[in-house]
Amino acid sequence: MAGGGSLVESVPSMSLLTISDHHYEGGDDEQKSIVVVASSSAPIVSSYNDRIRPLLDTVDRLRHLKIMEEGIQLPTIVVVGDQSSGKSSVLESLAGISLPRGQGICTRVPLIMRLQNHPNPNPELFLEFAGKTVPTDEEHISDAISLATEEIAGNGKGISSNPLTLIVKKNGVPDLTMVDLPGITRVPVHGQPEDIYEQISKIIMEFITPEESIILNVLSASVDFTTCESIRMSQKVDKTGQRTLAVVTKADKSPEGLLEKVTADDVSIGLGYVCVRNRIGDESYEEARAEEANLFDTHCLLSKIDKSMVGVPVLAERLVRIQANIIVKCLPEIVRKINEKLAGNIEELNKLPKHLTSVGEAMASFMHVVASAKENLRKILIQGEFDEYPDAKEMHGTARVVEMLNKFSADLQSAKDKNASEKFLLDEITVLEEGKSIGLPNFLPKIAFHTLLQKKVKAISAIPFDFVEKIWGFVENVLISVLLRHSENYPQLVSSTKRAAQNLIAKMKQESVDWVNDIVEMEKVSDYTCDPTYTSSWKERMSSQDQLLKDIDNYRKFGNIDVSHLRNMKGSVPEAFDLGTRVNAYWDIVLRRMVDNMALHLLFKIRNLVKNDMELEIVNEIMGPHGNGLERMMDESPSVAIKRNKLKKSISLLKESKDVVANIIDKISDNFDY
Ligand SMILES: Nc1nc2c(ncn2[C@@H]2O[C@H](COP(=O)(O)OP(=O)(O)OP(=O)(O)O)[C@@H](O)[C@H]2O)c(=O)[nH]1
Repeated sequence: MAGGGSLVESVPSMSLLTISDHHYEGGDDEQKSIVVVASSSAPIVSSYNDRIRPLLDTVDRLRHLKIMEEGIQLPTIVVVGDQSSGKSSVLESLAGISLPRGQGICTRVPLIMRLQNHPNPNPELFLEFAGKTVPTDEEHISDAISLATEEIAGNGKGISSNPLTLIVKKNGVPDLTMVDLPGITRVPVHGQPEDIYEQISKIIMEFITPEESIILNVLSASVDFTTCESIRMSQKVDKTGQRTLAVVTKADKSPEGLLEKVTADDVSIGLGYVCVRNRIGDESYEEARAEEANLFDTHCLLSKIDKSMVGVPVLAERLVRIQANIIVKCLPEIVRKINEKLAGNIEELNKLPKHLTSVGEAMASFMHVVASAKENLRKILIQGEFDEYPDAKEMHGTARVVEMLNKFSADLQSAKDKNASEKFLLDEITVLEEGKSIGLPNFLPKIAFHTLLQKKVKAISAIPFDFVEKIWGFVENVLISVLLRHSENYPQLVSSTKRAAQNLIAKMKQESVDWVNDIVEMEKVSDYTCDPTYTSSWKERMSSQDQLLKDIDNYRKFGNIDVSHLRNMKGSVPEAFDLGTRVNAYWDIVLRRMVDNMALHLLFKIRNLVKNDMELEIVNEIMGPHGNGLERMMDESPSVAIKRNKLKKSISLLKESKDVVANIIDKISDNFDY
């Protein structure tokens, strides 16, 4: 290992954490937050461990559980920078360990680095990746990271978004978790893939886009900051720079104009700049820190930069403080999101169909499907309740049936016999002429009445057939829609239930057509009513007969009817008027009877369909030669199985996460007066 020093000696001045109502730098002004107050002698650990460590541990454990895969973002310090800007060197300086460094791309996978202060003088280092934990030590860490990177991203120069976690438990390191990302380069070098820029940008954007991320932008002092790719990228997601902190490396190499660059802040860095000088060559860490301190104290240009903006210890202090603030700020929301997601997933899982393992279970589920569809149809088609389909008007069964029935009645009333004469009483006079026979006067020939009645019935006879066609079409749509909804979890049932519904409706329609046929024929061949309105209506109409005769004599209209053509046939008028009046009085009754009977017929049929026929038809279909049988219900559809497994996994992860954060909110409020 190159250098065994740590920050413990160099950071006593950064360490005591106290909590106050301080405003979060660059963050929410109203935010109550944690402030690291510089103390001349306090050790890094004492207060910090008590207060922040549990929070950071919580976040780290959530990260380890991969809660981010559930779409819940964690507060994260993300290290970005152009290739070879010195990202790994900065992390090395913070951790006091040696990471792969050099020209060209070294960091090829996201490296989650967890630094944990640790009382034991012997450091403990682990790498976690691909589900395994590999212990290592300071001497071999660089090689171990290279090997792990090769395992994750391959031997070449390719990159991967699968992270590698490095845990460094070491006395004196600041408690920090950071993610180091591959450096950005526009031009592929040393066998890098052609689309390296796109690949790296995608990973970087994924990490820096969430509002919960703090962007640690590593800039080399030797470049013009405005040309840095990493600045361009961070500005895309953090325009004002309120969550961006800049670390300027290689201050020793390019001291000229550095003070001006960090003071001018041309690239809007909201959280400020810290200039550092990292370890060079084989220097030890003690040497590197001493060289750095000396550089910023004595260099003619660099010494002019404010001391709050220089050196790795200052950087460590700033990061610890920012990390504490962002965690305190984000945790309550994380807890809320975990609870919300967990409740949502449990609800979704409960809604999934049970995985059926026996014919008995399949039978029970089948019966449940039929029973619930039946209940649903009863509400829609019989009771007129539509609470389950408040906005789907086409499912408000009774209302639509009544609407169609009213239309049916109106159509009957307005139907006209195309063959009937336009002229008043002419048809009546004609049939009376043809129905003449030798007999007593004043007897209306029955044949005349029947001829007129039959003509009228014939004129409307297509309407009831159209109506039953329409009404059963509507019931079919409702039926299929309800059945599909209730069997949606059992795709094996869908085709059988649909077929059963179609067969059943076809049967119902045929029965209705036969019935309509009968009633139309009945009306044609016989005339009867016990309804007294027939007589009263006939009498009332007949009372205007004298007026009709007077109007004919006086060349006047009868009401607004032209009767001039009747002058030459006046002798036939009384009998024709009587006949017409009887036919019209009776016709009102016929139409009313047709609508009433149709309504009763349909209600009866629909009721039977919902109560008995549907169930029987579906059972016959499932068990019949073309049915799939109940056994098929036990084959769970692959999509349901995948969904179930995914939900189960997610629920267990969220439950574990919930346990992890269970007490932390109390701690936040107890300790931080949040
Ligand atoms: N003189 C000097 N050299 C530095 C400093 N910081 C980094 N370097 C050197 O710059 C080179 C690149 O540094 P790295 O830390 O590997 O850069 P990186 O950004 O992690 O590189 P990639 O991950 O490959 O993009 C190395 O040779 C470092 O030794 C510094 O402050 N001063």
